[in-house]
Amino acid sequence: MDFIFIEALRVKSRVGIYPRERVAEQTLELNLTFGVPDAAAEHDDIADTIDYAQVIARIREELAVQQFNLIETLGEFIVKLLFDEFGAPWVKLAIAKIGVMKDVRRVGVFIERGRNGVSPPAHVPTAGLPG
Ligand SMILES: Nc1nc2c(c(=O)[nH]1)N=C([C@H](O)[C@@H](O)CO)CN2
Repeated sequence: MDFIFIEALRVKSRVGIYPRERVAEQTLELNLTFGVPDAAAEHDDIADTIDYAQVIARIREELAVQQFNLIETLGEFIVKLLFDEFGAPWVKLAIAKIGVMKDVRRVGVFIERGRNGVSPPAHVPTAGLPG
């Protein structure tokens, strides 16, 4: 399995447990890593892989219309989108709210899921960083 990463994707969303967070959009930062078949590298064909531009477009499209109380639920929604629409076998996702709490730069959630019991290899690189 190869991995695609999308680093520091800024998206607008209405997410939060307070009424004010449901009426005004806030900016979230997403870091996303997902598995893709090795075949894309062999055949040099976008049809053999997951198009990260389409993933970004679909996330933006959905978050513009969906509402969630919890970032955990929003994260599960994105994981399901990667599984159901793009057939990703494995997804790791971090979602952060920026500056929503006093004296806290970022607060968020990490989610890692394998579709139908798929496990990642022992070592998966952190998005955008070596090692
Ligand atoms: N585990 C969580 N705790 C909290 C969340 C959340 O999504 N998951 N959200 C909030 C508020 O919406 C916060 O972001 C605004 O101050 C608080 N706790």
